Amino acid sequence: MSKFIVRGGKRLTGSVKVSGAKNSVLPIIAASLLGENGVSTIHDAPSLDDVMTISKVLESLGAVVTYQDETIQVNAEELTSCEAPYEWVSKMRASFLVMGPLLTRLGKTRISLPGGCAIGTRPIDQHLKGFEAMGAEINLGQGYIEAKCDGRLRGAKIYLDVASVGATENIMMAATLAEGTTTIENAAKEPEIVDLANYLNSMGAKVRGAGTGVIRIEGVESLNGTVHTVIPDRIEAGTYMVAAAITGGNVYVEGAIADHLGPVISKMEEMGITIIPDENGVQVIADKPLRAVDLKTLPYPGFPTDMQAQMMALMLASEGTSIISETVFENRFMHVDEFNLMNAGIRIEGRTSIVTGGASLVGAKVCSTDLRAGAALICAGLISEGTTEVSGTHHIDRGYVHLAEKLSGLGADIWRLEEAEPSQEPTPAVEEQMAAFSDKTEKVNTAALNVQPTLA
Ligand SMILES: CC(=O)N[C@H]1[C@@H](OP(=O)(O)OP(=O)(O)OC[C@H]2O[C@@H](n3ccc(=O)[nH]c3=O)[C@H](O)[C@@H]2O)O[C@H](CO)[C@@H](O)[C@@H]1O
Ligand SMILES: C=C(OP(=O)(O)O)C(=O)O
Repeated sequence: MSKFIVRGGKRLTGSVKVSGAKNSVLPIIAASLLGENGVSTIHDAPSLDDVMTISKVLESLGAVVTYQDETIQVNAEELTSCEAPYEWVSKMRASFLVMGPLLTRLGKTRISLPGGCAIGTRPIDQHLKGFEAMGAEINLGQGYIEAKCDGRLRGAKIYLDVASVGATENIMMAATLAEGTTTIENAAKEPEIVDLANYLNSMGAKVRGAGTGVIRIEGVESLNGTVHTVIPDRIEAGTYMVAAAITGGNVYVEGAIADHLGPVISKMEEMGITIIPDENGVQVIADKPLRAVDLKTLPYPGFPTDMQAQMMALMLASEGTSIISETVFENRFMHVDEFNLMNAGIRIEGRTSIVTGGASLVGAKVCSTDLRAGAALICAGLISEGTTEVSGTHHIDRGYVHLAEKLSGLGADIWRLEEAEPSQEPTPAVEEQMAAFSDKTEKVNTAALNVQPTLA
């Protein structure tokens, strides 16, 4: 079992580099299944467990996937299966994004139902509604969804009842090889949708309007491999911005794209934090007491649900009472109980959390209940008295490349413990691991510290 150990009290300074976006690279790797001719090369693919999982899905379908130095290559010329098995889909919901590409390219697919997860039930009705509108016949049974179509899918007008990121992506990919034009109305507008559309277009697709609420896709006969660089991860960037601000720090977040972080920057400015964007990143300066704010999570360009837990940590360090309304996922306050173990005193009322700032946080043994909860607990640990142990590292490994090394590069007292029975006080073995981490901090993004996925 592994844990992150954080000792609070260090002010963060310096510069940290953001990796490629998890939520871009996953659909982009899935879209590579559409490339009938040639190899796709994807740069800035972050070394995350989720990237390994989607690569395994592609391999199980007959694609050849290689990963080296943050570049993924996918050869999907010869696919040997149309079935995405439970083993991989159950590990990561985004595996379901292979459905659109497989259905449109092979005319049939069988995919394990993704199920819910800690943050909510997460249905897939909008994905299926889109495929059905395009002429697919869908059958459910024994935990699998089977979809097939006679010949090619047909272009259709599809109105999404919710602006779902995954449904927009899945339908957009399916429409690239459909006969005629598909229009997605009430489409999701996230930057990752635009990145996927750019990738598809460089493969030869005709996608227009990505980033707006109406996306039009004119189907083409076939798509080719291409070369693409994934956009920087706005949620990882936002997490380091919070980590810097919570410690009263001064940090440059290299790679952060201010345009993608509009609502996060606005809320942080409202709290009294200075954010100076430039063309390569953003400087975060927290040199004043933080003020309470209220926020509501919404689809892009609203405030991202994936930053809600981290902002809750920041609110704990502010003066006054903040209120968070979570409108995207119905169960995304699992981290509140964990924060309260650290003396946070947060109350939940339905889909609202009431966060009273100014409490003295104390280190505790807490569990990362989902990916962002883990990052948020680490942020809280940075200002807690004593030592915080964050277990459930497998969640954090889904979305953060070398989190401990990046934070310790900014001066945080954090390390990853791979022992079965860690103790609160560093033992000689722990001191050795800490020393090893400091050595490797210089080489962030290159060291393989037990978290690097190994792709076959
Ligand atoms: C891999 C990836 O990109 N994950 C992101 C993606 O997840 P994901 O694509 O799963 O999230 P969606 O945008 O689909 O979900 C948003 C809301 O729509 C609902 N819904 C969704 C689909 C559907 O068919 N029916 C339905 O009711 C969901 O239950 C949820 O309440 O967007 C979320 C919302 O920004 C982020 O938190 C995730 O990090
Ligand atoms: C909820 C998240 O991801 P996923 O949709 O992959 O579970 C996230 O990135 O915070």
